[in-house]
Amino acid sequence: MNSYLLLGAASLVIARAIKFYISRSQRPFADIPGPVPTSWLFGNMLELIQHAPYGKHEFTWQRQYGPVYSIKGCIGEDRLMVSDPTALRHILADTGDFRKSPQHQLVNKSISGDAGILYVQGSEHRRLRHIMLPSFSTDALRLMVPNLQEIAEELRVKWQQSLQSNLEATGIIDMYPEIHETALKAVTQCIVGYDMPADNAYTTSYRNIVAAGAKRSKIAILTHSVLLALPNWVFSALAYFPPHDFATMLDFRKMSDRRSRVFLKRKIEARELGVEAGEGKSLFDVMRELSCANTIIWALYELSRNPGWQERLRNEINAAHEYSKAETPEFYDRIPFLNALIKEVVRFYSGVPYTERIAVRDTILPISTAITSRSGKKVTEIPVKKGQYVEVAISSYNRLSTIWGEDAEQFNPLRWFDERAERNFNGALGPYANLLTFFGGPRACIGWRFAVLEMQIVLCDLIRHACFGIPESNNVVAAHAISLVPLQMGDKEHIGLPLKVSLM
Ligand code: HEM
Repeated sequence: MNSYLLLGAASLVIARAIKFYISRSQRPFADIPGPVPTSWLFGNMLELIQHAPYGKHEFTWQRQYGPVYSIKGCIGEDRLMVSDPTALRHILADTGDFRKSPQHQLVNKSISGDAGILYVQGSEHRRLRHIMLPSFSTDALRLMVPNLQEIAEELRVKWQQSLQSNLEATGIIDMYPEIHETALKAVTQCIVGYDMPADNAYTTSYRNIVAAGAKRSKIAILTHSVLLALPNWVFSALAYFPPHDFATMLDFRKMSDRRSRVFLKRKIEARELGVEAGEGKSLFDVMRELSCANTIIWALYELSRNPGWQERLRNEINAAHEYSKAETPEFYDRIPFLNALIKEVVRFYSGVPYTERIAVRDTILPISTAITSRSGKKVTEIPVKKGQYVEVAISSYNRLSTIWGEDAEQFNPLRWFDERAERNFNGALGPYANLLTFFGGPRACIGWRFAVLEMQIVLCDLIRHACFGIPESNNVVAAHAISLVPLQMGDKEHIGLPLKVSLM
């Protein structure tokens, strides 16, 4: 009996392996030019994901091959890397041709459950968005201004105390943990209505999952690729015997489910939304804090490198305070350099550098800039077969010279005062400044206005009261670890951004 079982299991594994091999040996994008893979096992994925600074290879490929090119995934898989606006519009549209990849969905489900907005599709997704959107309306944001100001002030007062008590004799403070704590407070207090940093168990669970996500080892990259070839029972078994990273996800999911249920019940009572308690749990993904915090961190970094811009911003903030009270989102919207800086940081340091989608049926991808195929044909549309992957190259789109100008690969907030910036809004892809950082289409980020308001308020408070500079030992680059994080290079690489801080 046992030998029959064994034989059956072995046949299943072999059948799946053959199916997997056949699917990988098809070369759907063979005629589309792209970089030569460095290995069969990893394709181009290590250069895309692991390399620091982020984008060293990706932006070179874009320069070389244009806004649509083929890359190799793991184990011989063909993928398309897409930053062409017309092709992106097709991928992001609500046509049902493309969806989040099953691997992506598995992570979403493990972290936020199968009822969370990141996971659900179709009419259930539209229903959840409808429920959530009022929390991000202009009126709702207006009410959050005092709370966000308080959170920003708390951070500044904390620095004041530690600098005065000589604990930080060097005046150097690592922005990374400090700004993340602030952003976590902002998202959880203002949006979720729950003070997460005050809850140690929850915060520890959250920190663990962020740390797990930051380590994209070769094994993790490979596993992501072969996940689909594994039978469902392997996943079911994983829930009982979870490897470390999976256990971390499940632990966080349990924690946030508990908190979300309480939160949702309150919301339902308050708004009589007509959904059952427990339904739609894990509505909010506190991990959005990551991108917000990192964007503020990169803004401080760029201001530290450019004392002239920092001075200009401080003068504009002080002038704004002389004329009116900082009580509304409009107060912050009227500070020109602040908003140019935020747009440029959002453009240049996209919190989510790229994301993957899978074709759910055969489709044709139109492109705005014709490419020449390997066989010498002019190509203006690319057939994509059901099951094929495309990478939505968010960072690459944000650096297209056809949209952002010849200096698109340089950080320059002054571009937003240029008339070209106005032109770029025709047929905008994303909800904010035609940038793709907050994605686009029906799955565009619903928290983008909140994120911008938070950046405006935190940056205004900090720049008004403190001066930032780069320490001599600075050696920081942007690295991809869930979001775009500052990585200190050297003998011991670590995530962090120490800056010289002097209070005024
Ligand atoms: C700088 C900060 C942020 C960035 C760069 C960012 C970026 C993104 C991106 C790229 C997506 C699409 C992901 C995908 O479908 O693959 C997304 C979706 C989403 N974001 Fe944001 N986000 C930020 C802040 C926030 C905040 C503060 C919140 C809420 C508190 C939030 C809530 C959401 C939600 C709920 C979705 C899912 C929308 C849906 O599937 O319909 N985000 N965000």
